[in-house]
Amino acid sequence: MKRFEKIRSLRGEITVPPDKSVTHRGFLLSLMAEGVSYVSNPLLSRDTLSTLSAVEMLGGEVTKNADCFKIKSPGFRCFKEPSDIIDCGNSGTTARLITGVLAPQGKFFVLTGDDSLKKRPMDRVVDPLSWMGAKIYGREDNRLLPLAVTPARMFSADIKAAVKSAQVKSAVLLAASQIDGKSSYTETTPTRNHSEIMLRQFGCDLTVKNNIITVHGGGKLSPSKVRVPGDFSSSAFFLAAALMFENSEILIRNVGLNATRTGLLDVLKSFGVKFDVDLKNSEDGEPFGDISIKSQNVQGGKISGDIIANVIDEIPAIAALGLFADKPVEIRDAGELRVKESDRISALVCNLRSLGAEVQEFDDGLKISPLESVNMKAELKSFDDHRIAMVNILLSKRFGNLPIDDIACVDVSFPEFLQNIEKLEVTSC
Ligand SMILES: O=C(O)C1=C[C@@H](OP(=O)(O)O)[C@@H](O)[C@H](O)C1
Ligand SMILES: C=C(OP(=O)(O)O)C(=O)O
Repeated sequence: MKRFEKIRSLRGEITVPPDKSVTHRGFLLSLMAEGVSYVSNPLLSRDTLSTLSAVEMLGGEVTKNADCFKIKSPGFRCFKEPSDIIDCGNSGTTARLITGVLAPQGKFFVLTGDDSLKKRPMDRVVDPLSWMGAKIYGREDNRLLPLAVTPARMFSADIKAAVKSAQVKSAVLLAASQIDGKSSYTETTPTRNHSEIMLRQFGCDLTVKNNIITVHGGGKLSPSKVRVPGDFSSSAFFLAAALMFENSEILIRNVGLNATRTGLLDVLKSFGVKFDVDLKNSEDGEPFGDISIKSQNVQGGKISGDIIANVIDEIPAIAALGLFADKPVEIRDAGELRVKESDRISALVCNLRSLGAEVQEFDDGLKISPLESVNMKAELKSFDDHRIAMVNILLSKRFGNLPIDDIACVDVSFPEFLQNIEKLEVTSC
């Protein structure tokens, strides 16, 4: 059990860790392009290290310098067929994107993951890749890891999104970029577009018109230099903290501000919250800048529809804000939360109810009423899920000494989370 002393305020400035999604893609695109690419300021967390180790198994030569990784690769026509399984650990992004990268290779690969990942659906990538000719087999009718990706002749195709998922879109685009001919992917709801940005940066002929992404595949990718901005999803815990701890003032520096990721800022605005954004770079690649926020009232409200895909990883932090809002916070159309590292809807319902809040659970979300009085006997559970653990740490520090069963899993996306919080802590008024 882990407990934390009560903290009054969080004040000062921080730099959040580098973006997890961009780091995964930087490592994978560097493997796909023949020659030497560089990924500077990569995130080194459990998830991204799973991708990096897969890159090495597949023939990428990685030279790790302080802040810049050099990756030399024979390119996507010449991947090594590893003699062992590729372990994607806890990382859905690794498993799903790599399936797309490997399906057109004409070689044999086996992918697996940890106990959590082995329960998460993989048919969402197996199905569209199979429509493009891939031959991929897995447990439970090709739904679950381990997956065997076997030699197949793939062809270009027009795929329509069946799930609102950037991982599925990316798996299809990464495969399509290797297959001769014109493929397209049509989204019903926009999802994070890091793969589109980076594929273009590596020389892929990719265009986006409205909700249709078109790839003319089969050409060589050119090596490139990727600079990873701060992770907006990690910054969400600090944006929420500023609103949970009285008299707080936090400046978050150099965080990614790609509009397909920053829906939380729109949600906060709709809850009546004010903050400042200083956009520093929006020219090419990924935009980034600084965000500053102070303690203030949170009105609360309902979020649903298209915004959900944009804020999917921020929902644990948004749900926790429901405890401190003037009126309930209701989150709907978020059934995807049930297939993350844990079932995040039931994890949040369990913890917020244990604190004494009135919480309604729906198949596709939850509604949290403002907390009237906290149950100091509450025990918080992390369900081996990094984002649930980070919310629990904030709640334990906010109310003081509430026990949490485990917090080790924060290393999946934010290994230095505690140290970053501690830098900002003010214990007295
Ligand atoms: O593409 C990505 O990097 C990610 C996409 C999202 O998953 P889905 O595509 O399953 O929504 C997100 O939850 C995950 O943390 C990272
Ligand atoms: C869902 C997440 O990641 P992944 O799907 O890559 O495991 C996350 O980081 O919240």
